[in-house]
Amino acid sequence: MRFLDQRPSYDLTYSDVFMVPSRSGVTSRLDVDLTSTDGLATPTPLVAANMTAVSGRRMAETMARRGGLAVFPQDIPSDVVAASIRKVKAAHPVFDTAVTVSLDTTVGETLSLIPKRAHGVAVVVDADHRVLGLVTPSAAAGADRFAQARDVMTTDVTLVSPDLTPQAVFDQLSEHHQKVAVSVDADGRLVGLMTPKGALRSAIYSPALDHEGRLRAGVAVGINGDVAGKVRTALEGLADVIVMDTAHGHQEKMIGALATARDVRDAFEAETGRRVLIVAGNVVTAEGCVDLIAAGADILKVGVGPGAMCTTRMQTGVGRPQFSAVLECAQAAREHGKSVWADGGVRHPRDVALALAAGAGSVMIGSWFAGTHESTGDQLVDHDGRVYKESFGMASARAVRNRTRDMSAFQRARSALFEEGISSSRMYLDPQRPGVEDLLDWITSGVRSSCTYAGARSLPEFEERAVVGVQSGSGYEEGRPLDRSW
Ligand SMILES: NC(=O)C1=CN([C@@H]2O[C@H](COP(=O)(O)OP(=O)(O)OC[C@H]3O[C@@H](n4cnc5c(N)ncnc54)[C@H](OP(=O)(O)O)[C@@H]3O)[C@@H](O)[C@H]2O)C=CC1
Ligand SMILES: Nc1nc2c(ncn2[C@@H]2O[C@H](COP(=O)(O)O)[C@@H](O)[C@H]2O)c(=O)[nH]1
Repeated sequence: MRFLDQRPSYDLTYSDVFMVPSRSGVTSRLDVDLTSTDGLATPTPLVAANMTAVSGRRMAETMARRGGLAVFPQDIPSDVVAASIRKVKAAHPVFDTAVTVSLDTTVGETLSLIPKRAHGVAVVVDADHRVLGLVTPSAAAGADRFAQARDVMTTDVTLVSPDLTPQAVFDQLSEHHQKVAVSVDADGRLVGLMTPKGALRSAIYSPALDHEGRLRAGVAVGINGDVAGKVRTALEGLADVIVMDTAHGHQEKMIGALATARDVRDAFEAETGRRVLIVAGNVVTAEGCVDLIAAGADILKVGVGPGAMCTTRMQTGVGRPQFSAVLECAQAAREHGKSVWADGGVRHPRDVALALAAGAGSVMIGSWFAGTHESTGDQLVDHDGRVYKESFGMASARAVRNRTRDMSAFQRARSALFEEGISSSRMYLDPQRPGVEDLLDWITSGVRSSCTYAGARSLPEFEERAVVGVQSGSGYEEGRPLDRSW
């Protein structure tokens, strides 16, 4: 990446910068390869943050199916994380996991489960997971909430083989004028679902798969307590990447924890032949990167204070505008053969493009993804009927209370003094883009387009060719669309 004019002497964030188009020989946006450059080589360079309100099993599955990754947060008990990863690994890499109910599940419960996934139906199965029918919200709408799934389900279901190509599924659904295909194995047992949009996406995205063809997922580990035990458990639980995570990553406790994690990882590799990369952060300086690389980090997590749930900058004055942080850290990491994740502050697809232009290997997103069907929270409705989910920061009083539950009352009270995040925030689901896959479509189409404007066919080429200028506040404002006349 180069600056259009001189590089300014002050730091910049995403809104401060823009890219100019360059002569391009790339004739289609679909010719752009978005494979991440962070060493994990995921087909989509996006990671759902290790936040309790964001990443659980549904997020992990969906992100990986579309080529990205989600990281399970450090606050979830390790047996729960292990069980969740097992389910992610058991999920089909192409067909969506269905919401399932039995014949006697009440309509009320069925309707409350359907929004947990974006495809908008529940599959009725028997005790052996054989498909009996489908319930849609429209079919259940007028029914008594205490009626049962059997009373409102349709048995007119498009059943397909798991071997059918997404395009063939799309064609069958168009032919039968149906919105969802149910995939079953030779014994009629449920495998998964596919909507026409899902079929289209399966033809565009490749899933992020491990060495055995299963969906990938990451696990975050804090720097306190039994780090070696937690890393070992995560590795044995099939984590595909370990994220060593704390607010102030450039501290000696992190350096010690990271060295421990590296030793455990290396011993695990010697035993199993499976090498798992370690991400560590958060840092925002070249010095921070160099120290963490020396302690064993393969990827640096970059960002202090840009997060939507973050109060660090207001509370402490510490942090750094994110574009400059990513630029400096990516350069330092590259000099050591490593890479960075740009973590936090992403509000628009353009921010992802700019982070990648600055050299990020992948981009981590938290709060934006909290407002989707796949995030962990329950769907709530405000006074105006708008649907939202609750989000909160991982350094908020709420998260600290949760993380310190095993400590003494005194220790808990002392920890509670150091709050650096919001405890409750509403993340509204965008009615046009309520699922994380809708956001992925929006972001990746934006990034593909950015690459072609730069004349780049891949992310390394994008980083090399991007030309970035600095803009005024009114320059940024000019680029915002209007939904009514002025
Ligand atoms: N990217 C960002 O800007 C930020 C991210 N977060 C996220 O919040 C989560 C919780 O992180 P964290 O609060 O570090 O909790 P952790 O549970 O990881 O504990 C942090 C440890 O580091 C010590 N520490 C020393 N200095 C600091 C400091 N300035 N800030 C925080 N801890 C410090 C703490 O000791 P003691 O408590 O005794 O001081 C504690 O032992 C993580 O997921 C992290 O990424 C949090 C804040 C900022
Ligand atoms: N200072 C704080 N930072 C936090 C907190 N919880 C999470 N985070 C960081 O934000 C990013 C996600 O950013 P977003 O803009 O996409 O929401 C996350 O990965 C953490 O690094 C917090 O309580 N305080």
